[in-house]
Amino acid sequence: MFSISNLVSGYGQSQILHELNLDVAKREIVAVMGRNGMGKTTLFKSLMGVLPAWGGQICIDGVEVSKLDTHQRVENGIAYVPQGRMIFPSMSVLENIQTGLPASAKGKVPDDLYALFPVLHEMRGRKGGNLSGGQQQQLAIARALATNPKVLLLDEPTEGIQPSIIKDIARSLKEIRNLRDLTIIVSEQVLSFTMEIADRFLVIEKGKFVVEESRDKVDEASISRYLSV
Ligand SMILES: Nc1ncnc2c1ncn2[C@@H]1O[C@H](COP(=O)(O)OP(=O)(O)OP(=O)(O)O)[C@@H](O)[C@H]1O
Repeated sequence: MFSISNLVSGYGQSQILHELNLDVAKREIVAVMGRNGMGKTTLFKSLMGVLPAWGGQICIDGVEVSKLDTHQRVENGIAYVPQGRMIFPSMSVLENIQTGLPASAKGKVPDDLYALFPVLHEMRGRKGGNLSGGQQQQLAIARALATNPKVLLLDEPTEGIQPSIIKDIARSLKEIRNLRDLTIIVSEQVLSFTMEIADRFLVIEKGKFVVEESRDKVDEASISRYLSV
């Protein structure tokens, strides 16, 4: 469904991603785990076209998107929840979600989005900056889902969020996958969170995938060793 082949990218002269390959099935949730600085954000920025790839291919449902601009990639079905959430603090919750809607929606937020995150409906008139960290994360996910993606990329969604809310986010993501047949790639350092949701685990080290294990064979101890400093 979503495939990356020989993806190479970096900044200036420094190569960060080294020929990454990954195939993700429809409805599959894949966790990309790794310590700070290993290349998770660089991978997502390259997939979105925020950072140009130096080489390789990215395909969504058989359509090659690696030469397209970011907005064209979004039209082809990929959406991104960046690290730090990046919601617009002085815009209302409703306006934040509307920034993700296609023009054809005429500003109307689909009911299923509010059904997934009822708190966003209650708070739709509030400024995004006044929400808690967990609510902002839900808002960032809702804004990404407003584009009606096939593939959702989430960069460290649990960062700075309370453990009780992390469980809610895990539950919502599984529900969204089931409701929308969504493919999800999530980067994380928190193994307890990805153990709740992921079907497959990859570890990234210095821009290369060094471990790949499916849910039924996952060795938590060995993945933890890669995550500890
Ligand atoms: N704008 C930039 N210019 C130059 N080098 C960068 C830039 N952004 C990141 N890097 C370098 O690229 C490497 C990978 O960084 P990246 O942000 O992808 O890591 P990460 O795994 O997402 O970690 P984190 O959790 O800290 O975001 C690091 O060595 C980092 O220093």
